[in-house]
Amino acid sequence: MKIKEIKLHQLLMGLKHPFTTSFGTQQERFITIVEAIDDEGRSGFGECVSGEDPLYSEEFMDASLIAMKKYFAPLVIQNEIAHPDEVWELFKPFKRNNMAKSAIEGAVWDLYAKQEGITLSEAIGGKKKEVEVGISLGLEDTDEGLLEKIQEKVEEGYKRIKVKIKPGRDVEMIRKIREQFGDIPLMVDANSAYTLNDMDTLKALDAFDLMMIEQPLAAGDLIDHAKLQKEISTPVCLDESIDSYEAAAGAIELGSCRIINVKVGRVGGITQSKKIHDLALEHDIPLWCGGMLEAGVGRLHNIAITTLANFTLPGDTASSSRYWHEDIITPEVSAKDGIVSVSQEPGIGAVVDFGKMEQYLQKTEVVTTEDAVDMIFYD
Ligand SMILES: O=C(O)CCC(=O)C1=CC=C[C@@H](O)[C@@H]1C(=O)O
Ligand SMILES: [Mg+2]
Repeated sequence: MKIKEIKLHQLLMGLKHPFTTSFGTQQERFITIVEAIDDEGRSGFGECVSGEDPLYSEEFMDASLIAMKKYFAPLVIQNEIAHPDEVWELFKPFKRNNMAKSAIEGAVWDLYAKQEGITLSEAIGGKKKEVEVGISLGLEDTDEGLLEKIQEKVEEGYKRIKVKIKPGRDVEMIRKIREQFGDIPLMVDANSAYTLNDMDTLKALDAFDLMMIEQPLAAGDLIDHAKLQKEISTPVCLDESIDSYEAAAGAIELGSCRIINVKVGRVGGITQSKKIHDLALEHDIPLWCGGMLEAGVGRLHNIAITTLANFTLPGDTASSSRYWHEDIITPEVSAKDGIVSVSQEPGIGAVVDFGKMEQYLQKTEVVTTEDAVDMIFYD
């Protein structure tokens, strides 16, 4: 595969509702859609999911844009690529910057699938033709406000409800949910808001038969999560701590978690996600695909990875309308009764609609062969 140029379409998309987690509230999403164009003019698309600020992880979009322009886009332009699995090897000398790497690699995967005339799911090795999805609800100002949101989403048929918790918005809030909704499939995501000093609170959550507690302790931690998992019956699910295949292997070895939330961007792309999938399968660790408030391109990549066999738990890839007044793809992602059908069109399976994208477009930067990686200070 010969990639002629890479375009970085930078979008500012207003969220339909503010999204609050333990580390803050956001009203809009700064998203970069990566377009890889081959010498026959075909386009493959990826999405950079870095945060606007380094609050979820150390990555943030301004830095990811520099990394994509300076290193990762020129590298895929300058090298003949026979299969997208080679891209990770190309990027290996450059440390971390996983979301930037994943965005470029994802565009190469989509382009490859389109060149082969197969779906991205088939290119990855996925078999499912539909996937179960849940929904992730941010913290509302009041518990009552959250209960209303849950009622709405339960009626829409989502296969599981994920709610954010933080100190002071946890045990009593979950108790109210259980009192109103009975034994619905329910999980919590703490986004690292607790420490082992909060053991009593974390143990109290065992009373509610939660599917899992996601990332209760520090991002990157494996040791304290292993200590915590020994003390509570609720399965620990790791998100921010699993930022590589090696971290997944370490977490499984240490018993830091019983479930892993795979986010393609966080782990460095589809190739690394597949490696983690196979390792987790070997060790009976079920997976689900988390979300990063993606636009349609990222949601379609998430659906493709979820078609792999060991993604056995409902993920966060809800309908496009969950976040966007108008998504940038046609057709949009649409969950019906918590089920999303996998498009059988080549690649990501939907058209990136530049007409719709226009309303959000801040700028497009183009990287071509002239943008050699000539600013590396080591030979
Ligand atoms: O994209 C979605 O629907 C899930 C959003 C979501 O829960 C998260 C997005 C980004 C970081 C976190 O706040 C949180 C997560 O940890 O999963
Ligand atoms: Mg999470």
